[in-house]
Formats: sequence, C-alpha cells, structure tokens
Amino acid sequence: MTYSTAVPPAALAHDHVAVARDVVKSYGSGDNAVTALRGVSATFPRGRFTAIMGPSGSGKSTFLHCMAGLDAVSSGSILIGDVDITKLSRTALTKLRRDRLGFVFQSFNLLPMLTAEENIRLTGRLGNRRADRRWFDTIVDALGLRDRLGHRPSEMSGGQQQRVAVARALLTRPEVLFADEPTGNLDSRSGAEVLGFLRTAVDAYRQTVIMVTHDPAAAAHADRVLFLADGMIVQELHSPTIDQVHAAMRRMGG
Ligand SMILES: Nc1ncnc2c1ncn2[C@@H]1O[C@H](COP(=O)(O)OP(=O)(O)OP(=O)(O)O)[C@@H](O)[C@H]1O
Repeated sequence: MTYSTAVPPAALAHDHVAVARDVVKSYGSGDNAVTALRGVSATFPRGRFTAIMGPSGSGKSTFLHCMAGLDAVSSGSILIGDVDITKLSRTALTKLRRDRLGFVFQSFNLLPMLTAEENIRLTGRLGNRRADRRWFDTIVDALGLRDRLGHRPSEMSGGQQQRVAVARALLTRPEVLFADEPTGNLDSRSGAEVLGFLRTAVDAYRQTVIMVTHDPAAAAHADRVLFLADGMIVQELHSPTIDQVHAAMRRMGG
C-alpha cells in the first residue's frame, strides 16, 4: 500500500511552509542506479514538528536533504514558502538556505577555534545581518547556554555542543529547521534536553521543525511522524506515543 499526505493544488504559503510533490531521487545510472525516493508527496504545516522515521535505507536522509536543498531531486518539486527550490540556480539556492532555513546535524559541526557565542553568531555574520540581541538572549537563556558562551567546543559536553548548534540554527529565525538525527550522538538525558528545546521552539516561537530520527522516544516529541519504507511514505501518525511509534516500526520490520 502506498500512502501520501494530501497535497493541495496551490502552494498554500500561509498554511504550509514546505511541500514535496512527487519527489523522485535516484543515485547513479544504468545497472548501478539506486532509487532512494519513489514519488514522495508531503506537506509541512507552519509551526509544527514533524519526525521522519523508517528502516535503514528507506530514504529518510535523502528526503530531508532534498527538502532542505542540500541534494537535487531527479523529478518532482519542493516548495519552501511559495518558491520551488528545484528551479533555483545554485547561487539563489545557497542564499535561500542561508536566509530561510536552519540545520542541525548529528555531528554538531561547530568550528573548534571559535567560542560558543562566536559559533552561534556565525550564521548571522555570514548572512551579513545584524542578529537581534534580544532574540540571541532569549535563545541562549532558553537553551541554558549563558555560562558557556566563552567556551570552545572542546570545553563543552556533547549535549552543550548540540545546544549551541541549535542556537546557531535558530538565530536567523529560519522558516524551517531541519534536523538530521540531532540526538544520535547524545546520551538519553542530553538528547531529551535538546528535543525538549525543539518542542519549546515549536510551541513558544512557532518554529517549524522537520527531523529525521531512528529513536521512537525522539519521534514522540513531534506532532506527527511520517514513516518511509523503500522510498515511499507508508504511514503517518499524529500526536504519537512512543509505543505507537515502536509498533509502527515493528510492523515495517525496522
Ligand atoms: N550518495 C549516494 N549514492 C548512492 N546511493 C545512495 C547515496 N545516498 C543514499 N543512497 C542510497 O539511497 C537509499 C536511501 O538512503 P538514505 O541514506 O536516504 O536512507 P536512510 O533511511 O536515511 O538510512 P539510514 O537510516 O541507514 O541512515 C539507500 O539505498 C542508500 O544506499
């Protein structure tokens, strides 16, 4: 059985901050071709937290990377707001990613020579925009980073480093925050802290979050979970519990 979330005919920029339409992604060609996504359609409402789950190799990271403009689709379209990013030049796509999207990865990707504060401000500076001091303070305090601002990554725990990465991603108030296994390198307590903050960002600041995870407990922080299997969305859960996510994963052999 294939499943796809209903995609409205128009972009619906007011309701959906991101839309995937019939996204196909193949790697390689000829006998070596691998089709990672086989016609994925999904809508991502503004101010909601969506988790993407599925067995290993089901296409989760490929889907996230295509949605975030980090990887090109083979066919189909991806809207961020009302812009079809599959039609943008490389330069325009880089600018859109910098100005409108935020990223958090499993490996924290902080610059080792810079302090936490310098790492957080990096995106704003690269974008040549003056980050709003009050927003910076709000994020730093909400993430409990105030007394870590002068520390370098090597002087911080993994959880603290990931909180710095989340702060950096949120500083430009991105339309969508993409998170690829953000708790994959963290112990469960630090992971829960990061997830709790992502949840707060959604509830308090109307942040839109799209997160790939293997962890049912992480997915249960989301408003809904999309399940991929063999490059297709096969199920969707709303207000998921950990048990429901476990059960869905068991059914698809993940
Ligand atoms: N750069 C690439 N070149 C060739 N094949 C790739 C590439 N990236 C991914 N694939 C293939 O595409 C399919 C989907 O991979 P993807 O990494 O998106 O899955 P995933 O669900 O994120 O897996 P995992 O949970 O193991 O990280 C797999 O068959 C994978 O081998």
